[in-house]
Amino acid sequence: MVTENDIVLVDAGNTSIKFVTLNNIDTELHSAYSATECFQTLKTFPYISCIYLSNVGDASIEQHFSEFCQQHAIQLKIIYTQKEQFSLVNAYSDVTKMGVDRWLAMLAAHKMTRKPFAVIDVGTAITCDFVKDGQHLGGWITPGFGIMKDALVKNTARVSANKDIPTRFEPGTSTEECVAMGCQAAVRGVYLSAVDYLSSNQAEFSIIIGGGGKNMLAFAQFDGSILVANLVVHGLARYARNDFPALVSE
Ligand SMILES: Nc1ncnc2c1ncn2[C@@H]1O[C@H](COP(=O)(O)OP(=O)(O)O)[C@@H](O)[C@H]1O
Ligand SMILES: CC(C)(COP(=O)(O)O)[C@@H](O)C(=O)NCCC(=O)O
Ligand SMILES: [K+]
Repeated sequence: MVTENDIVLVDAGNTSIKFVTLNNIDTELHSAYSATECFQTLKTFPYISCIYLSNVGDASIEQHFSEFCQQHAIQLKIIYTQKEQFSLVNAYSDVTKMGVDRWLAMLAAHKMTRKPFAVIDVGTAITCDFVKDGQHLGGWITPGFGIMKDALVKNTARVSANKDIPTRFEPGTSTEECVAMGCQAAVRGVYLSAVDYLSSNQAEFSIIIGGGGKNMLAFAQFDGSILVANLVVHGLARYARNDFPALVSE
């Protein structure tokens, strides 16, 4: 019999691989910087019957997982972006081009609200997708905080940056602070633009925010937005629960 702790959900992004067993999806995720590092941790799990993998990183990750699962007699389900699933319809005409993390974040958010919504995933890149009545309307892809800073430094002679993640938001008084605060302003701009777009079309809507950098949008909680840990993994959980309905009813 398959139980929730035998199922592992894996979200491979451009910065890190996040993974967790289905019974622990609301706890802190494990994180690894390579498939090999991820496998070292997975080998310490008592028993794995099935791995659900979503990958927007290098295609070799899928190959590594396929080999690992073959060696350890684990069933591997790689999830790809679909045109339609769980009453959600994708707006892309070529869905193979859409990062599966966006699709999974939408599926997770779609389960959380009946209102029109924007789902914002703050990772290496920041994505924002809009959904109304189960129809994806389209979205935005924006450089993430780190990429923005790198691009500034690379394309200018006198701008330098540091690695600090800002814990406040105000005008900076040194080059490094101006860069950090300015890039933070741009990240906030994605949220504010989503509010602007949604509010011009409907009175009621939800904004759901996830990803490793979601705390940069923590201020949005005061406006009623919802910060969710592990959005992509929650999307994967929908596939797992659909395949194994006896585990938990959906
Ligand atoms: N505490 C933090 N505050 C703000 N941004 C962060 C924080 N930690 C990570 N980030 C940002 O989130 C990104 C990593 O998030 P993650 O969701 O793991 O990305 P990915 O899914 O692309 O691998 C980093 O590139 C960094 O820009
Ligand atoms: C936009 C992304 C890079 C975001 O990835 P992440 O920041 O989570 O690593 C990823 O969803 C992707 O590679 N998308 C492909 C292009 C598209 O979605 O249209
Ligand atoms: K992202």
